[in-house]
Amino acid sequence: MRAVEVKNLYFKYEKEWVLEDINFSLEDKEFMAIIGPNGGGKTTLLKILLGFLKPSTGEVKIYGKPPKDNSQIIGYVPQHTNFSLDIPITVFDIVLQGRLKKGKFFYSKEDKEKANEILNKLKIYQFKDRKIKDLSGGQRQKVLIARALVSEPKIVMMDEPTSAIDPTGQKEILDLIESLEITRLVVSHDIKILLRDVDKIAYIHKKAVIHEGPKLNIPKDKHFCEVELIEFLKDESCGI
Ligand SMILES: Nc1ncnc2c1ncn2[C@@H]1O[C@H](COP(=O)(O)OP(=O)(O)OP(=O)(O)O)[C@@H](O)[C@H]1O
Repeated sequence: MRAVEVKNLYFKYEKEWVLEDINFSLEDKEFMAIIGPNGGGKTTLLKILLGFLKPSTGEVKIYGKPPKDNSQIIGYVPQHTNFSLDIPITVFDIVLQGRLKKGKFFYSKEDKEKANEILNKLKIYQFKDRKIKDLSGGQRQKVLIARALVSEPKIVMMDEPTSAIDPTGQKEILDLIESLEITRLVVSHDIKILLRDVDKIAYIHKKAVIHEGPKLNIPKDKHFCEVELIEFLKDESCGI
């Protein structure tokens, strides 16, 4: 069974199409980078894959089911933190939120063990009792990733996980994403993601151009050369 299957997807909020005829699929444990210009529809696509928005037409399946019916196997790292930094909430509390399910009002011993495990794995255990506001941008981002992973999802979707982080922090986050042995879809403006071990790249600008290969090299397709974000590829690869 495919991890992700998108067929003839169209979407509009109002009159204009935001996404047009998007088609792609991902196998289990594949890593897809989603890039493209501002307003191109990346976040919208992610919201559809998460089941937050319904396609206008077309089909989206996550491990064989509509996203809404499979939300328990999807982890999500939002673009912006959805909690106020003024709330004195600790790192451990935020990570535990990832274990909440419908109709569940308390955390079990297993939930707490899993939270400790993931904090260790992401090397942020030492911040467990710290308030989220007292962390750096990169550390905070790792906490959001930990919250997404603590439920042991089969697939994780991330919206700009390296934005507003310094280069060292960005490298750490990308190393971490690369090392995860689950299906990954990562929206990014960070060109360095293209130099990572991605299986597929989707360039989204209303329509999608998909690049794939057993071991992907920097794409030479003209669509990628047009992306202002990857200007340097013009010299490196596109020969412009
Ligand atoms: N709730 C909404 N209602 C109406 N239009 C919307 C809504 N959300 C987004 N849009 C529009 O849909 C288009 C795609 O937006 P989207 O946020 O998906 O792009 P994006 O590629 O993620 O952009 P960015 O790189 O700037 O984050 C834009 O033109 C945006 O203005």
